[in-house]
Amino acid sequence: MIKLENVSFSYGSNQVIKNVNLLETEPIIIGLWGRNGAGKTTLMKLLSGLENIDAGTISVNGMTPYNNNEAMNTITYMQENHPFSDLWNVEDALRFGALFNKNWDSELAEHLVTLFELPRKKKIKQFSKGMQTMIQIVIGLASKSPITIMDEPTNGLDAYMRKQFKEALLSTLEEDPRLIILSTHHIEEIEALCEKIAIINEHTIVRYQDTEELKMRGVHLSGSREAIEPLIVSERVLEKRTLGKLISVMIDDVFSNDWKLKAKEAGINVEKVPLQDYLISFTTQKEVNNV
Ligand SMILES: Nc1ncnc2c1ncn2[C@@H]1O[C@H](COP(=O)(O)OP(=O)(O)OP(=O)(O)O)[C@@H](O)[C@H]1O
Repeated sequence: MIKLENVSFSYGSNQVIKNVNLLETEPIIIGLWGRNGAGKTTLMKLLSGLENIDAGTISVNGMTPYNNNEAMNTITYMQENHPFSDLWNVEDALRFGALFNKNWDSELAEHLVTLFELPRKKKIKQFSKGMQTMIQIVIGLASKSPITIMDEPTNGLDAYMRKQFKEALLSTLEEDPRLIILSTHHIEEIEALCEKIAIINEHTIVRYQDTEELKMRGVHLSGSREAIEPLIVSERVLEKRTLGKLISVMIDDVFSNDWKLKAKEAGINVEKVPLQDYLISFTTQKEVNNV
């Protein structure tokens, strides 16, 4: 469904996408995680044909997306702060949604507007942040595009609306499987939905992995320096803090029973690092290797 090979892209002389490779052939939900400025939005623009690549190849449903109406018909990209007309209310947005999306599902659109309790006549530009996100979700899901890309789809949503979004997304995908890409800074908000996660760091995809596998990574050890040092000689240390004779380290490994056993034997504490903390350390780590 999507295939990127050695894709690069620059704004002027600033290369913001570097040698990106990504292949997904199944209609799944992908989380795209990266820190500020990593290149998420640019990558989504390349996938949806809003910008053209400088090098490499990009294929979306077998087509090059840029300047390609046929390809554009199979992709919906709902960007953060989507530029709806200042004059539009929900009903206008739905009318245009129906006009521009050949798979448009008006029943689903109506259902989602009700679910999110959106006022139909109020101008979208007067919506709160969360409500703006909700109308973007409505258009994104009701488009029923084979490939739907949503930028920060939980932005501004309260816990109840996040739950509504998750249920609506899973239920429509169960009916009509399609590839969904959700970008985020906060992995915990979408990790339960995503089958795979792509990590973009310093303008390239550095990991593309099953969420369940990724969630197992990140081991935190704390205790005496003497006991910990020998255990981590050949490990990739992502973070280290020292306090006198005590140290705490995060290492880039799978949180396994083996680690629990080693920690017990050495009399130190071992914990699984939350995924968001692991991703931050993984993408900020600078040669901390080995104490
Ligand atoms: N229109 C533009 N012109 C020039 N540079 C741009 C433009 N848009 C983005 N950039 C630059 O490209 C890089 C990647 O930006 P991008 O918006 O893709 O990152 P992002 O991961 O979406 O960031 P954030 O999470 O902060 O939204 C940044 O260095 C940014 O300054």
